[in-house]
Amino acid sequence: MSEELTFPAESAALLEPRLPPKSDAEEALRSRPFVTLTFATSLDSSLSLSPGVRTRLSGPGSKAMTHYLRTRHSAILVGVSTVLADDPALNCRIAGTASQPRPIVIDANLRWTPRRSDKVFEVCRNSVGLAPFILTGVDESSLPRESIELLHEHGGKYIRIPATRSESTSRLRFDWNDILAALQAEGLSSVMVEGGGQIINSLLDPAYQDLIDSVIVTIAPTWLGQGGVVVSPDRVTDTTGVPLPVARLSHVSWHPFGEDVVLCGTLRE
Ligand SMILES: NC(=O)C1=CN([C@@H]2O[C@H](COP(=O)(O)OP(=O)(O)OC[C@H]3O[C@@H](n4cnc5c(N)ncnc54)[C@H](O)[C@@H]3O)[C@@H](O)[C@H]2O)C=CC1
Ligand SMILES: Nc1nc(O)c(N)c(N[C@@H]2O[C@H](COP(=O)(O)O)[C@@H](O)[C@H]2O)n1
Repeated sequence: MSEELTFPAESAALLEPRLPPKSDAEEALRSRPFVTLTFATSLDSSLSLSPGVRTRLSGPGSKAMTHYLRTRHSAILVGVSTVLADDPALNCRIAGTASQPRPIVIDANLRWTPRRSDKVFEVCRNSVGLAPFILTGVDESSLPRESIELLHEHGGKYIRIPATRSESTSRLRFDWNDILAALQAEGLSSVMVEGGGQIINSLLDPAYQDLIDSVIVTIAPTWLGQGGVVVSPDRVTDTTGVPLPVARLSHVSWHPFGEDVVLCGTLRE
């Protein structure tokens, strides 16, 4: 937990065109937060060896890059299964970091019971991270009192947003426009969406791709094998049922970081 990372200024300069604006004036013009989709993947498109298994993919250089991204966004968003699997700190551990991102946990159906010993609260008590905002679709009256108190004590909270119930799974789901509207209402002007697989696949749905401003992917030179948590959005077809590519990056650049390569691009023309 006490590890401190360094990220060279030359590398930061390479990433600058891919990042949210630094100027308050530019930020004020936006009607929704700047969205960066960023994750680390294996050569077979896996985020982890299996759901629930924390898996190291990034080497030291690309890991420092991810932590630099954390300090350049006002929020870092993950799905509840990532929190349950990884017990992540979701802070920036670059030496001398001035600002920490607000962790946002997508927990529509309230699967996570926050505990004082969770790393995200530990870093908060040590003043090296912020407490999470948990986005849920559950009624306020059903929220557990102890969890509300634990969150409040650390500066976090539950935020209820509109949700629809999936007919196939009967689980609550959010529209990404509502997620981003909730962040905007909290004054969070940028968010890096880190994972896991279901969150990324849901954001890559063609209905939401326009919401993504930047894509930054670390590719590690390893195959994790079948059974991993895979980034592979639902298939798209033409009117005759012929499959089409779901998305393609443009304005692409590749940057080696140690043994990894970092791919930057955008889903816009
Ligand atoms: N290599 C990397 O960069 C990263 C790896 N991971 C790994 O990913 C794995 C977890 O991924 P997953 O199992 O796919 O879980 P996940 O973290 O994507 O969370 C899944 C949950 O999110 C909910 N969800 C997804 N889209 C939603 C929407 N639009 N509205 C409401 N709820 C929504 C699902 O219903 C489900 O409950 C872990 O093993 C973790 O280690 C996670 C983040 C980054
Ligand atoms: N960039 C990156 N590389 C990897 O190899 C990873 N496993 C992840 N995982 C993401 O980072 C979270 C852990 O964060 P902390 O180090 O605990 O702050 C994990 O939950 C994933 O979201 N990312």
